[in-house]
Amino acid sequence: MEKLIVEKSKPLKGNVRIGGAKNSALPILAASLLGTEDIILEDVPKLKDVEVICEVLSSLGAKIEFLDKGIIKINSKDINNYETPYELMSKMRASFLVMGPLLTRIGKTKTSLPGGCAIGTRPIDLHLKGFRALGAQIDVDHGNIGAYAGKLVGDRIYLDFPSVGATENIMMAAVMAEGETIIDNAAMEPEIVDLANFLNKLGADIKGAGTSSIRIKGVKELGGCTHSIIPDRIEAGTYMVAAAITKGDVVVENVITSHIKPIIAKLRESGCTIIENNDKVRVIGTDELKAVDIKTLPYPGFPTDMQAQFMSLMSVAKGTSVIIETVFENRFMHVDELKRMGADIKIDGRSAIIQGIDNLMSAPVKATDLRAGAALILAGLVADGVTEIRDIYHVDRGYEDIEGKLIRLGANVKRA
Ligand SMILES: CC(=O)N[C@H]1[C@@H](OP(=O)(O)OP(=O)(O)OC[C@H]2O[C@@H](n3ccc(=O)[nH]c3=O)[C@H](O)[C@@H]2O)O[C@H](CO)[C@@H](O)[C@@H]1O
Ligand SMILES: C=C(OP(=O)(O)O)C(=O)O
Repeated sequence: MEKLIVEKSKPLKGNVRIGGAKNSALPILAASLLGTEDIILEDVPKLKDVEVICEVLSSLGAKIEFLDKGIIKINSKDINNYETPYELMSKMRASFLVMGPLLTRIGKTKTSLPGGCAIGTRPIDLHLKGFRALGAQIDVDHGNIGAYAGKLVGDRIYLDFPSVGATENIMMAAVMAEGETIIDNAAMEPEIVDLANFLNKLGADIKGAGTSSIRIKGVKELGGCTHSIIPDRIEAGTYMVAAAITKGDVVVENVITSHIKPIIAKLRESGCTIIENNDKVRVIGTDELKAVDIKTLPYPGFPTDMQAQFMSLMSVAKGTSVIIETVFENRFMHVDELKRMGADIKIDGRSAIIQGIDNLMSAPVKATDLRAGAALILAGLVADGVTEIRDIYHVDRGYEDIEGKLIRLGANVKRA
């Protein structure tokens, strides 16, 4: 199993380009099952998760070609399968996103139930509530879940929580349902807007994506298009924190600054200087890093996917900060690992109380999930000594060439 070896590094300096968003690429690749003509996707990040969803699409009969760096051509005209095998489902939860497209395109879909993961139990009740409202019959047996529908008919669906995945899956199922579907209390993440824009380019009729009420008018068929994936706001935020924690000076390129407002705001509050310039953001660290409180929330609130990275930052800030995790019930697996590096953190229910210290120290640690791994890399950049991070494959799910990008900014990082 590969490890990442991170040595205490000098302040990071230079420019780093952000790739396409994992959380846009995955639903958009799943939605490519809906088109009957060629689809060209640009700025697709080279990630383990993208590889897995492409395997899922191929197993369903879609034709996939990797044309050039970041460019994928998909043709789903002849999809001939509706079952996603357990092996692929168990590699990645987001494989579940093919259910909505298959249900509306061929009227049936079957997969194994996605399990929980290190960050929580992650139920799918809201996805199923949406499918049922559209007229699907849901069968669960022996760990498998099937959805079947002779015909889907639009309905008004209220989500008890603005779930990103449920909004996406229901939106994809509704695009070819008869009549109008309204999703209330929908998730408003930029990745939902990207998916809706993509679907509309294929010929769908979706309005209101990015607000809490999305209206989808069913159409008979979807075609093809060319679409560029939006930049990854979480990858951007991670490099911004890398600049802040090393007291560096880094220009993060290819960002949509309106998508990273909470990250910019919290870094400013902590004393960093942030200069926004079109699609670039420059982060200049400070010698007087201040503790800030954070509460994770659905978009436009502070993203849960940046919580662990900020916890590393707060571990070396001056003062006490409180981080409240409201989106996932168990997203504090990185805390024990950060404590092994000397961090002073206490957990009280959904809150973490962090007392900043002057210096972290290196220790052998383990990436328990994707963002936990990113947080440990950040901590390793400023910890005295050499930090070994095991199970780094989690990080490869969501960061393209993380060591290359960090090395080009001056970090001492290598894979072993
Ligand atoms: C591939 C992808 O885009 N992943 C992102 C997506 O995950 P994902 O789509 O899985 O996250 P959700 O927004 O669905 O989950 C948020 C909360 O809702 C709960 N829930 C969700 C669905 C459901 O049917 N029932 C239910 O109770 C979850 O357990 C969780 O507590 O949004 C999360 C929240 O921004 C991010 O952390 C993930 O990076
Ligand atoms: C939790 C994440 O992703 P996923 O939903 O794919 O597990 C993440 O990107 O931080």
